[in-house]
Amino acid sequence: MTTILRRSGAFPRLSTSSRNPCLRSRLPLHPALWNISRVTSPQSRQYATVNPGDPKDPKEREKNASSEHGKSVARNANSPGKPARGFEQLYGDNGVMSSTSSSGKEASKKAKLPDGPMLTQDEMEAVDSLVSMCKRGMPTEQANMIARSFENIKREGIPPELREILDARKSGKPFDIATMARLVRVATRMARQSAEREFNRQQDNVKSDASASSKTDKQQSSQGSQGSQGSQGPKHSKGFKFNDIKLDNQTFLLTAFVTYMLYRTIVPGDNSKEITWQEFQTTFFDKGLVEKLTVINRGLVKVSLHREATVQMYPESPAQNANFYYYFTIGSVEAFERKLDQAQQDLGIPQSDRIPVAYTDRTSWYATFMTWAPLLILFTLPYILSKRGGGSGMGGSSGLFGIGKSRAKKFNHDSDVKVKFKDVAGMDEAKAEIMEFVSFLREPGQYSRLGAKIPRGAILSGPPGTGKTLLAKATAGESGVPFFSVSGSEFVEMFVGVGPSRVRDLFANARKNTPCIIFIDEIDAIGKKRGQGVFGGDSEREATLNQILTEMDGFNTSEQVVVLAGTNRPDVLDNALMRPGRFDRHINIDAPTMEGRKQIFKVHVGKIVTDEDVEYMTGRLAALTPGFSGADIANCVNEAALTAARTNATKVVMSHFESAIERVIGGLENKSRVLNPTEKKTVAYHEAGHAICGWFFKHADPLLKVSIIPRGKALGYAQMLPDSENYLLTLHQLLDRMAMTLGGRVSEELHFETVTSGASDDFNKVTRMARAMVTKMGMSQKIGFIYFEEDDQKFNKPFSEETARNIDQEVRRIVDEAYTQCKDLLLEKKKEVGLVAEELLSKEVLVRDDLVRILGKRPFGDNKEFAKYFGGEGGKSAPDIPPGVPPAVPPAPAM
Ligand SMILES: Nc1ncnc2c1ncn2[C@@H]1O[C@H](COP(=O)(O)OP(=O)(O)OP(=O)(O)O)[C@@H](O)[C@H]1O
Repeated sequence: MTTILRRSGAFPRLSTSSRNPCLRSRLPLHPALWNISRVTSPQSRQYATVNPGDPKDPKEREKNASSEHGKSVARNANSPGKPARGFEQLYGDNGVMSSTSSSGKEASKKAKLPDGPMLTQDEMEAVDSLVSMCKRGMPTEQANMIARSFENIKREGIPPELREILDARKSGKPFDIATMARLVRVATRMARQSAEREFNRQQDNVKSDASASSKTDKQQSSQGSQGSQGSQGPKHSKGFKFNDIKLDNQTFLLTAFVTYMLYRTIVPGDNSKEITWQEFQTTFFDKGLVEKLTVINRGLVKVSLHREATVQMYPESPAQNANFYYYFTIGSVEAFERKLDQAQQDLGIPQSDRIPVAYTDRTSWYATFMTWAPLLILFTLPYILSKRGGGSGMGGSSGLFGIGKSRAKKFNHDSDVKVKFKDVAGMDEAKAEIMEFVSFLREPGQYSRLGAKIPRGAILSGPPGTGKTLLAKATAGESGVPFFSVSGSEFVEMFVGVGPSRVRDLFANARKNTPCIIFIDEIDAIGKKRGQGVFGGDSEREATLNQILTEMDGFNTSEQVVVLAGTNRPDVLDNALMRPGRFDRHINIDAPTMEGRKQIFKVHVGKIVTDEDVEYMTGRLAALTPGFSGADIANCVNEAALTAARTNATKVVMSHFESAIERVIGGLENKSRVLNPTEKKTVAYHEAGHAICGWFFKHADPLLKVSIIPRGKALGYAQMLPDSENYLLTLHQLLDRMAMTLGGRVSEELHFETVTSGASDDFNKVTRMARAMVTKMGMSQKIGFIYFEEDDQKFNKPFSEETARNIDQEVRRIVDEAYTQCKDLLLEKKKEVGLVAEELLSKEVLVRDDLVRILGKRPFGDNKEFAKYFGGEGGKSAPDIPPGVPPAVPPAPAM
């Protein structure tokens, strides 16, 4: 009654729903209520299985609890009752207050289990729910394995160490990082033991299967068959090894996670709960349950309760866990103190019995982390970086952050190097040359026996994309040895000394993996002639080169390390690199010949779906692609397949290839570039001029196609097909070629009032051709047979002013002659130019058959290959524009 009279000032502010239960809880203990709680106790005990007399007998506990309860009641002049409505969550799930002692309940749950590390009933249930949770969304096999593991845990208990952790946690010991680490260790051990058990179980199965099969075998042998199968025992009879279970990071994390979940399920993770001041006051403070208050960081108050009394009053409350506490937040310490004073005064608590209040400042984890983070980063980042640097190379760390490690990629001959000589088409001489390395790597004894020195290495030189890397890979593939591939530029770094260090590392690794091949691509990045830089050379690059020279010298004859290097610029390489004893062999790989291209097409066409006559098709494609490298051809074939896929074709046909070739040569069709009618007419007459020259000059290259569809940078083009098997150009061929190149401008002059800028690229070509004739080919009587080096970087020209003047005059004379030759022809064929131009304007693209129809047969024969594939006997006409695909494009002069 006293409590009602001295209710707190805040009480009227509570809502009716929360006020009523509060009022009820302040009623004096009703005997009927007390009886109810006395009845529930035996009800709960009927499930207990502890024998009478057992120290854990709930009766004993109940007695103790009753005496505690009595004490508490006497002290608080209060009674346990139903929790206040609205505050049920403070007590537990059901909110029903029971006088059953929690310790008695504990005992009843543990009662049927032996002492030691067995799980309590609660824990078992927690494990069951955890297992069913884990099994969700997990592959059946893993889920079963986890279930089996937990069955074992339930049957055999948990390790004492884990029990210790759980008990410590229950008794209020905080959960710190050390505990977590211990927990993970225990979990890992459990996982291992579980895996061992699983392994043994499987072994038993295998054995029983084997004995069953041996019985069957015996039966079979008794029937006359003397098969040897029965003698074969189980092959997995070797003992369990830790490696047999895959304790990879994933397993480890999974185990840690599951254990942590188990832990959190058994020991509820929330060890604190926020309450309001009102809840604090009515539920704990007014009932005298508060032992101490601690103000933390001037903003939060931790409520320490008289635990036994609280448990007595609210048996389902989480406060029974020793480390659990309630807390509430405060606006200011002063306001809190005032409120607390007032509340204590209201209850008439004398000064001497007032609740002690402590003050403390705690640093939060976050704040601690933020304080230490910079230091952590400072110390751990270099470590991580050094690990990463080390990992990128070939294992192990070297120097600061592993920066001095070689970046060479190692290809294993079993798994990675699948390229063989059959994949490298053409270049038979290069293959024959390099075969020697293969046989050396396969049978070194054959060489050393005869006292022959093993070749150290070979430089593969040639234009880009001609298959140098491919050949080196094929060498590794054929010899079946590891292959270290690195690019010259990967040795170059901004730090001094890194290049040589990487070279050392590369060769050291190679020596560990003998026999092997090192391939240094683009070796000119580090192998340029020394002392040629603007300021006397690049010392870091030269140091790297010196290191390569030293390492190659350092091989002894028994070390089977072959060094291959690729470059597009063999002329700039240092002589020391090229001398015998280092790169012994110089293998030049040129752009493929007609036959080479055909072979390369065959290799790549084999990988796509087509039912064309491969022999004819590859020949025609090879004729269409003079000057193409292997890489260009591979690209063309791929482009053809893409074009076929774009048009939903079921297989790749000739027209796809031809449009792909045009695309590779001239770039994409420029649909957005729309010419006005006058421009279009100019382009048509310009291209018609080229076409007429190509048709009527005896030494001009055969004409394949004329087009006025813009593509790439060109507004139109006339596609000639030079004979790729011709390695020499005669004076007549050069002059005809120049005259044909000027055909566009001359045609413009003859058919329009003015000329355009469209012929500028033609003039560039003609001038370069004429200059080369004068300064390099000895085709000018005035200059004579002198070769003048052309080097833009040289400030002084290697000839006198007078010679310079003479060269200019001679160049002009040759260009003028070509112009006159062209103008004479086009004046004569003015009508034909008009015919071709008008047809071009209407059709936009003219192929060879169209030109034959307009101009009649070409008066001069075409070269053999051209005649075979593009006209003449047995040949097909020039390619038509495939439906839906942009028409062809050319290497020829821009308009
Ligand atoms: N002879 C060939 N036979 C088959 N395919 C080839 C041939 N030559 C080149 N190729 C194709 O071209 C691609 C590029 O070749 P590779 O990388 O060997 O050229 P590279 O000469 O090393 O070029 P770079 O000088 O630019 O390094 C190869 O992957 C291959 O598909």
